[in-house]
Formats: sequence, C-alpha cells, structure tokens
Amino acid sequence: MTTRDVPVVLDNVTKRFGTTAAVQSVSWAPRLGRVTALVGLNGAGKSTLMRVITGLVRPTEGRVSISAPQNGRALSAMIEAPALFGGLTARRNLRLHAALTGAGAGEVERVAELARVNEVLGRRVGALSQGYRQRLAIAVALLARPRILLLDEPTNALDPEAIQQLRGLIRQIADEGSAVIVSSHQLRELEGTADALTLIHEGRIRYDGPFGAFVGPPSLRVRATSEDSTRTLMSLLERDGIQGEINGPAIHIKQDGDGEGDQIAQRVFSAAAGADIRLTELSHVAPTLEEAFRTATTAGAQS
Ligand SMILES: Nc1ncnc2c1ncn2[C@@H]1O[C@H](COP(=O)(O)OP(=O)(O)OP(=O)(O)O)[C@@H](O)[C@H]1O
Repeated sequence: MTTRDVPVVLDNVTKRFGTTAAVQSVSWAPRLGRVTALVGLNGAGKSTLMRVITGLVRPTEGRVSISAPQNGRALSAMIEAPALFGGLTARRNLRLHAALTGAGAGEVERVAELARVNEVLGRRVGALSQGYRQRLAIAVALLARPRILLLDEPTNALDPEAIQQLRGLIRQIADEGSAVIVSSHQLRELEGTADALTLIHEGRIRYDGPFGAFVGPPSLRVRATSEDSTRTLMSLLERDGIQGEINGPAIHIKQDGDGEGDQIAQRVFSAAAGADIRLTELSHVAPTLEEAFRTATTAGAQS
C-alpha cells in the first residue's frame, strides 16, 4: 500500500459525547478505487465516524489526516438529508452547488449523466420521487470530483430497483478512482458491490478487510449414526488435538486456512474408522454473513 492510495487516515480516533464513546480508538485508512462498506447496528458509531472525517465533529482524541489532491476536491459527503431546494429545478440546484464548490461549467452535465438525472433536470425538485432526489443529491456530492465520497445510509427509503441503480453508480465512482465509503446497518446491502468491509460495533472496528474474506473459511460438519457415537467421536478427536463443538446432532470443527479442512477430514475419518463409528455426514459448511457478523461482534473479536 502506498500513501498515494490512501486519501484519509484516522489515527487512534475517539469521539465522546458526554459519557458516551460513540467512536473508540479507531485507526482506519480506506483506499482509493474501492467501495468500502461501513457496516454496524443502529448506534454503532457509523455516522459519527463519517462526521469526524468531514470535520463536522472534532475528535476528542486522535488525528484525522486528509491528503490534498492535485485536482478537484478532497472530500464530499452526503450525511443527512441532502441540501436541495424543493422550489427550484434539478438543474438550478446543480448549478447553485457547482458555483458553491467552484466546479467548472461542464460539471453539471457530467454529474447529471453519471448519476442518471439528465431526464429530470428541468423538473422541480419538490416534485421528484425519493429515488431521483437521492440520485440528485449524489450528483451534487460528485461535483468537482471528490477523492473521498462519504454516503451515509444512501439507500434509505429507496425501492429495490433504485437501490440496484445506486449500487451501479457507487461502483462506477470507485472505478473512476475515488474512495467511496458507504454506511449501512444491513450487512448484505453492499454484498457484490463493496470491495472492502469495515464493521463497527459499539464504537470500535471489529473487522476491516476484504468483503469476501469476512466470512472466513468453511467449518467441517461431522455427523455419526447416533448422538452417542457423535459424542464418542468428539472425545476421540479432542484426544487427537482437534478442537470442535457439538452442535445439535453434529460436530462443527473450525478451520484456519486453505487445505487444512482436507487434512482434518482425513483425521476425522481415521478416528471414526478406528472406533468402528459410521459417519453419516462429513462436509464443509461455509458460515453465513450473519454468523460471521455474530462472531465479529462478540467481545474481543478482531480482524
Ligand atoms: N450529537 C450527539 N450527542 C450525543 N450522543 C450522540 C450524538 N451523536 C451520536 N451520539 C451517540 O453516539 C452513538 C453512535 O451514534 P451514531 O449516530 O454515530 O451511530 P450510527 O451507527 O450512525 O447509528 P444509526 O445507524 O442508527 O444512524 C449512539 O449511542 C448515539 O446515541
């Protein structure tokens, strides 16, 4: 990772509101060209983290460093309801914001096309659907090509088709080189769109890494003909140094890395054969996103 890839660095940032620590000891460096999903339950600290990055909120402790780009603006954010004027047309809104951000004349057309709002440019914003208003707000946020784009729960109140279109737009903006950080309280919302996942829980980062690696390796599920023989097999495996957990009628064995599962499966197979225990199942089971979320949010979990 070069510093050129990193437009913003948070170094041990804490933000307290009275006795509430909304963000605690967060060190974080989202990257350019990536969509980073910032995921956490309601009240986890997502909005506070975004506000700290924008400078709307000053950290109680720690530092936020934002690198200045050679062209365009460093940062743009859509954190609360977008500042749009309902009585003016979409075009007029974009022109006003373009003047405020110092964006060139061609910028209105460029962002309108990118956010797919060209067809409503002549319409009054107050009469636009929620989906179009959201896209217009994103168009405003894209003026003057920000290197960092922060979108706080941008899919709120959008229908599935509008969400799908927004995902495509978010992807495209990152592919053009920006760091796009999108918060959501739903883990699945950005699956397939986000490259990176940052999970925040009770103000602390519990996972920060590739989206695809979040669920971790599959576990091995083993079942014998009866619960008694499953328990016997578990004790044999423990004696052989294999840690597992009896879950209902099956044994679940966590694996750490590639290929390890096959080796363990072989040892399970030999242990069962040696004790004359017949297996009815020996399979790899990938954890679900929800299971991975539970694991990451239990105390002490860290990437
Ligand atoms: N201005 C404030 N004054 C006092 N407490 C605040 C303030 N802003 C946030 N908090 C508290 O900080 C914690 C984190 O809130 P934050 O809004 O950052 O969470 P969030 O993850 O964005 O939640 P949501 O998904 O519900 O928007 C919560 O306990 C919240 O009540």
